Amino acid sequence: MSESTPQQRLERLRSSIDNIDAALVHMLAERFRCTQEVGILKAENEMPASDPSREARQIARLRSLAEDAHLDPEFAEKWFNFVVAEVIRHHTEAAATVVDGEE
Ligand SMILES: C=C(O[C@@H]1C=C(C(=O)O)C=C[C@H]1O)C(=O)O
Repeated sequence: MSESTPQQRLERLRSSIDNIDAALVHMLAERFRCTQEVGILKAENEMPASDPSREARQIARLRSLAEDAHLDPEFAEKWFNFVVAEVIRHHTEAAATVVDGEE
């Protein structure tokens, strides 16, 4: 008796993929909740939206983690830069909102 049909295997794998995608969405939502708070803290204290030296350290760490996990480090860095670009956009908006509120 075969263990499962190709269709059953595909469905089982897709079910895991759906769970992983859901976890990623929840983790990203948590990350953005934190970064929104950082954005307000920075705006209220006139700190710059971006911190390139922190980003460089994060990229080095993530690339090393990716290598250990057999994930393409280039992909890990691209993913990080994509997310950070959105964070900086939020921080810039937060800074503009705080400045508007002061006027
Ligand atoms: C969240 C911060 O602001 C920016 C966003 C970062 C991030 O999303 O990890 C890292 C550095 C900053 O450019 C921070 O300074 O910690």
